[in-house]
This record gives sequence, structure tokens and C-alpha cells, in this order.
Amino acid sequence: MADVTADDGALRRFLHGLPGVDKVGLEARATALGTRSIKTTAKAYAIDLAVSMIDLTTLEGADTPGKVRALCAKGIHPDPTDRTVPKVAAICVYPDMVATAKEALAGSGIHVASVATAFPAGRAALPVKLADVRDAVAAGADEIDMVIDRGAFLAGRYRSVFEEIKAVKEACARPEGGAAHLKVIFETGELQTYDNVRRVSWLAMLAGADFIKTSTGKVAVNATPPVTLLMLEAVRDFHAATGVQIGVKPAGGIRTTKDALKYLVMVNETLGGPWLTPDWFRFGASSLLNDLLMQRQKLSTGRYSGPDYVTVD
Ligand SMILES: O=C[C@H](O)COP(=O)(O)O
Repeated sequence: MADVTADDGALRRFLHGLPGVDKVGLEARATALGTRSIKTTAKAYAIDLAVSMIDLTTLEGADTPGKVRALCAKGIHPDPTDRTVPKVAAICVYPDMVATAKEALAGSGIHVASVATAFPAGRAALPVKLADVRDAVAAGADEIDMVIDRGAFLAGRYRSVFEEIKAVKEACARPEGGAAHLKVIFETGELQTYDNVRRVSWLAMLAGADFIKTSTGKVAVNATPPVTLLMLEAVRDFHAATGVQIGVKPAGGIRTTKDALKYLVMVNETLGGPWLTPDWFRFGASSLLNDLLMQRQKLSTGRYSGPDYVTVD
């Protein structure tokens, strides 16, 4: 693929040259994939897969070290009475909680993800955003979830967004070698059109995103099936054009097993097996795990357990 990022004009021409999104077709595809039925054995497998793909999240101003430690314990053993339940993929916290989470998760293999770049609004000068990222990486973050500057994107300043993502990617490097993985959050609920979602997906992937993520969970409209499907298709097309595999993370408002399974069907149908692992697909969610545990219990015993079975966050 030619270097479409060589200068401002080339980048703009490329992004505006992407095919326009057929809104009706996209929404119909997302609805159709959401109505596929899943057989009981496949459902049990899919529930455990979904658990293993969760970035178990707490992003509240009132977060305390105790709350973060409790969340980490839950991520390691989601059901203390049943050690066959898999662990989650990551615990997602603000940068000042990274060290606490890192310590609580030591030896578990669960990653610490941290939001950065003045999450959730993304409104700060670049040096402040980069300091935020370096702080989280120095504290031990394995993954950085940055937010893009939606104002710049909507004003058509694509180069600025591109350069910011590149700079954040560089700030993810650890002095001792290696780097935190970079997830780029679009806040799709603020991007106004599906065409913008397709453009920003390509922009982020060209700039070096390891993952593209829908939302912060902090605005009115968060992850939706059509937007996620559009991003999965962009990842498929980027892979076909460059050979580079990029991960996808819908986040915000995904609370039920039914919804999670719809997303897994979309991944399977759009990208296939290579993406059906926690390395390449995640759910950003604070309460989805509880519903997955309840449905898992229902599948194995035929009934829902009592209200004390899962911890209520
Ligand atoms: O990235 C994760 C989201 O902030 C979680 O949103 P949620 O509380 O709606 O699950």
C-alpha cells in the first residue's frame, strides 16, 4: 500500500476517498448478525470466551485502592466457588491506580490497562497528555487506552490527530525495552456519522494503534453493534491491505450476555478465528461480568443462583 500519510493532502485525500458507508446496509447487517441463535454447547464456550476478553473497568472519581484491589481479586477468580471460570483479560483503571492494580495482579497474567491523554474528554495540551501516558507506563501499565481529540477530528484537522496518536505510541515505549499496547478510543457517539467512524478507524490504524476502541463509557451513546461492525470491517480491510492485525474493543453500555454473544458472532463472521482471542478482541465493561457469571450458572445448573451469587459493583 502506498504511503498515504506522507503529507496532509495525501492523508485527507485518502480518508475522503474511502467508500461512503451505506447506513441502511450496515444497520441491516448488524441486526441480522444479532439474530443468529447459538446452541447450548457453543453458548457455554462463548460465555467463557467473553469472560476472558473483558477489560474489567472502574473509572470513577470515587475509586479507592480498596475498590481497585477488590476488582483485581474478582478479575483473577470471577467466581471464587468455581475455579473453572477463566480470568479476565485486563483491569482498566485511571493512571493513579495503576501501581495498586499491578501489585494486586502480580503473577496472575492479567494485564493492567490505563486510560490516559486527559480521559475522557481529551482536552489538554499534548505535553500534558504525554506526561499522563508516561506516568501510567512508568507505574507498570501494560496497555494504554488513549482518547482522540474529537474536536480536532471534527474540524478536519486529521494530521493533528494522526501526529498525536503517533506521539502517544512513542510515549508507550518502556525505557527498559518493550512497550505498552496502545488502544485508541474514538468516542464514536460524538463523531456524528458512520463515514467519520470509517475514516477515524483508518487514521488510527495508519498512525500505529494496536487496538481501536469505540467509547469511553462516559457519554450518552457508547458501543453499538453497527459502529462495532464498521470498525471490524475497517480492521479486516486494513489487514487485507497491509498484513497488519489490529484489535477491536467495543466499550460502554455492554451489560448482558445476550449482547456480548452478538458481538462475538460479529467478530466471527467478519474477521474469523484469528480475532477470537483476548489478544485481539476485548469488551470494555464494568458490569458485564456479573451477567456472564449468572448465565454461566444457569447453563450448568438449569436455574439462576441467588442474588448473593455475584458481587454487585
Ligand atoms: O471502557 C469501559 C467503559 O468505561 C465501561 O463502561 P460500562 O460501565 O458502561 O460498562
